[in-house]
Amino acid sequence: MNEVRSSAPNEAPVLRLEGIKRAYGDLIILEEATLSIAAGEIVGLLGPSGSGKSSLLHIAGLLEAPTAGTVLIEGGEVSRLSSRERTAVRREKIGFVYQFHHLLPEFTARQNVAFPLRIAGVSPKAAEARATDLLSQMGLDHRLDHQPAQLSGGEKQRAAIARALANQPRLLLADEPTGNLDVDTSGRVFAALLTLVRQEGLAAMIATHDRSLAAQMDRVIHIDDHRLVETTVPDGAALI
Ligand SMILES: Nc1ncnc2c1ncn2[C@@H]1O[C@H](COP(=O)(O)OP(=O)(O)OP(=O)(O)O)[C@@H](O)[C@H]1O
Repeated sequence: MNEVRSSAPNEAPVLRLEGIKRAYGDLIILEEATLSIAAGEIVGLLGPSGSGKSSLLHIAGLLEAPTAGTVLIEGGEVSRLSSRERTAVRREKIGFVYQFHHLLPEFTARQNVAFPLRIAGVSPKAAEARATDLLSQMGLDHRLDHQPAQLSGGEKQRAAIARALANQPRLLLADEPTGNLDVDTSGRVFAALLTLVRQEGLAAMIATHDRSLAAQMDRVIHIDDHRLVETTVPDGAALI
């Protein structure tokens, strides 16, 4: 199956990938990757190490250009925009969470979350208020003025998730966001992430190696032999 459909076909999906190919020279990573994700849908992305999960997320997040194919965000084609225009779309509409938090060490948690808002021209007061709200929702109201070095691994990832959502993006892309955490912490941070993403009504694509996390998402897609294959996930059941 080459087409992985959105469950809300009447609306322009937040993210649409059409016929994406990614190759490095002769090495083909992704082929004929077609996928739609609607607002409010959380899609899990599974696949063995090296199968192309990060590549797909980077293409969807406009960090890398596909070798062929088209990327549409909210119905608008973005794959052929200039690099400056792509950066503008990314800042306005896309939040990214990585396995490593990438927080600025000299800033507090609140300043880190407020930072993308300040860059976007939001006033210091409004940026701080949004940062405080997001950090509270991520269970960090007691860590607002701590620097990353004073936070646990799970707290750092919570702050990184809050920062990714600061600009009210339409699309959240996450590359193994709890991959560096122990199982219990990972489960708790992941639950907080899903709650916030659902509350904000975002489209999300989250790469994970953890099938129990994948089972909590609305749809799960495998990268299998360079192509996308959708897998049905009954609650808590083992995937293929
Ligand atoms: N710049 C590059 N040049 C050549 N090959 C690359 C480059 N970047 C990635 N690759 C290759 O592309 C393939 C897919 O990499 P990618 O990081 O997307 O996989 P992944 O599924 O995210 O893996 P993991 O689960 O280990 O993070 C790998 O074989 C990798 O070696």
